[in-house]
Amino acid sequence: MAMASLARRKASLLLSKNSSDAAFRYSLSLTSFSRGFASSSGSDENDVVVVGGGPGGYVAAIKAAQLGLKTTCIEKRGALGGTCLNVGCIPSKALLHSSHMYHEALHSFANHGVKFPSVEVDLPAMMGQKDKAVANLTRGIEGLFKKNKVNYVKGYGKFISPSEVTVDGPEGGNTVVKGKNIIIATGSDVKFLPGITIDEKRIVSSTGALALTEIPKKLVVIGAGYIGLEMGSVWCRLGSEVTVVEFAPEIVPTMDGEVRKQFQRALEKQKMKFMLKTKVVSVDTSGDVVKLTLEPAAGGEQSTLEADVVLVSAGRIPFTAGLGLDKIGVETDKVGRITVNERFATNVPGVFAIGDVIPGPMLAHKAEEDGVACVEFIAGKEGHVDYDMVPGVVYTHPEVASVGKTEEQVKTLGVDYRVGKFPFMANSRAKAIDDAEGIVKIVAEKETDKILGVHIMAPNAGELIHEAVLALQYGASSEDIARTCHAHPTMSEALKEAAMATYDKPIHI
Ligand SMILES: Cc1cc2nc3c(=O)[nH]c(=O)nc-3n(C[C@H](O)[C@H](O)[C@H](O)COP(=O)(O)OP(=O)(O)OC[C@H]3O[C@@H](n4cnc5c(N)ncnc54)[C@H](O)[C@@H]3O)c2cc1C
Ligand SMILES: NC(=O)c1ccc[n+]([C@@H]2O[C@H](COP(=O)([O-])OP(=O)(O)OC[C@H]3O[C@@H](n4cnc5c(N)ncnc54)[C@H](O)[C@@H]3O)[C@@H](O)[C@H]2O)c1
Repeated sequence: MAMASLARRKASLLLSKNSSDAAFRYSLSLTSFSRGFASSSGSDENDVVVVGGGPGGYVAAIKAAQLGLKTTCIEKRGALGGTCLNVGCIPSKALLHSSHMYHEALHSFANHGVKFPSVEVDLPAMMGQKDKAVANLTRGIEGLFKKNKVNYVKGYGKFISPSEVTVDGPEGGNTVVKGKNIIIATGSDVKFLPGITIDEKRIVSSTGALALTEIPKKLVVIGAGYIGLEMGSVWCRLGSEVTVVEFAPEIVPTMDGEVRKQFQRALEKQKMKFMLKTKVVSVDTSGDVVKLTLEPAAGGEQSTLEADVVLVSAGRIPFTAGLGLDKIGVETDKVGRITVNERFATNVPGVFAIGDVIPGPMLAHKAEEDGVACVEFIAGKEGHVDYDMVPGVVYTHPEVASVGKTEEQVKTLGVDYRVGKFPFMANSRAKAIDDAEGIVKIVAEKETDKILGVHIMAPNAGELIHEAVLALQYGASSEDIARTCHAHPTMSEALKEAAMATYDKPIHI
């Protein structure tokens, strides 16, 4: 059965090489670079100009240069890597790791027979390690630019025509950068809430929350999304009393409902408090402590809450301020995202957009995929990104990672489906290391057994999910995963067992 299933899959892969399937056109067309694309060496005009040096922009610039296109990248912040490297993914993961080590030392080491007379936090050292990681990585991208001959222009870029960007340099003065193709990769910024002014000291965005100089006694987090739960976890582990105020009836509203419930329980065990279906009406910073006035989301009696620090993490919005989009007529949607077609082209010929500034998940790896596909299209090749196959990970402890559809989404689509689950309590590696909180949940189409979604809560779910991403990308069935040999003892065996539970029965529960 399984072999038949694998063989079917192989056959379908071979067949699709000759089909019009975009994914395969993408992988097969890597050698078909159009020589007709004139390189402009000898003139000051670029083939590609990228505005913004974040994961979307810097990756697009490197890929364009690798494809032989004369490329310039313009970045205003004085360092490459964008939000992700400077004030996002990397510093938050550094602090999540450091604070997890402290939490483990306090609460778990003794269970493993490792004892200390005392454990304390050295916050400046913790911040120093984070800053070192960021500095190393951002400098590394400058090195990659040099290696790949990407021209790097520091300053604020503004369109003066669809093929010209004027750059206000950091030291004053400006230069005009010309390009046959211009890619907008200007990313996103914090979504401000009416009446709440961020000072990055007591009322902070994620940027301020990554650089607090003291551990707040009381931290109130507005928004139970990715940033709220990750940064809330950091400070909760370091000793803050954390209350998360969320407008919606649940945390991370996009997550599979069943996994979300377990996730919330796990965070509550870590002493994080949640006030769901609640909105912040006002924030008063006139006294020694910040006073928040709250109200049920549906309206009703008001209550108050005190905090030393308030983190505003209610989402991010596309960033296009000062770019001059109106000057060249680039269209945006009602929330300010630049509208593009499937080739990342805007309505203005020669102008493209990628990453957080366009619709789709606001994730670094999605921005990178956009960047590569966009320049491949520009170079006359085929590019391909499937947003349904973009994994999402919340890097708390345990982590929660998912790809594809949630059970709720499948139900709404009216598809007949099966669910297979396996708890980490029954996984030998998780038990051996005494870190067994979590579950794997697979949703598969009933008739074909094709996997539609995988949701994992586990200490290393962000690593485990990629087997599931590959499975979805190649249209695998749960039986395909179940009959694939997994090393023992590994956390990955939980995915195999969940797959067995989806099409038949698991062994170890
Ligand atoms: C706290 C936090 C944690 C995060 N953690 C993760 C994570 O773990 N995993 C994940 O996948 N995603 C994470 N994200 C999201 C991730 O950072 C973004 O999805 C990603 O950075 C988007 O990449 P981008 O290239 O589109 O934009 P950005 O990274 O925002 O880069 C855009 C760049 O363009 C520059 N720019 C803007 N306008 C101009 C202009 N006119 N001229 C010149 N330069 C300009 C900006 O200075 C910026 O450097 C996190 C975000 C935050 C805030
Ligand atoms: N691990 C990661 O990949 C990671 C980490 C951090 C950030 N990010 C990205 O950054 C983006 C921004 O993160 P985020 O956490 O700010 O946004 P988010 O969209 O993940 O969550 C925002 C939350 O705030 C709630 N909310 C909105 N308005 C509110 C209000 N007035 N009062 C109370 N709650 C309110 C929403 O219901 C939602 O749950 C995300 O889209 C995410 O993709 C990713």
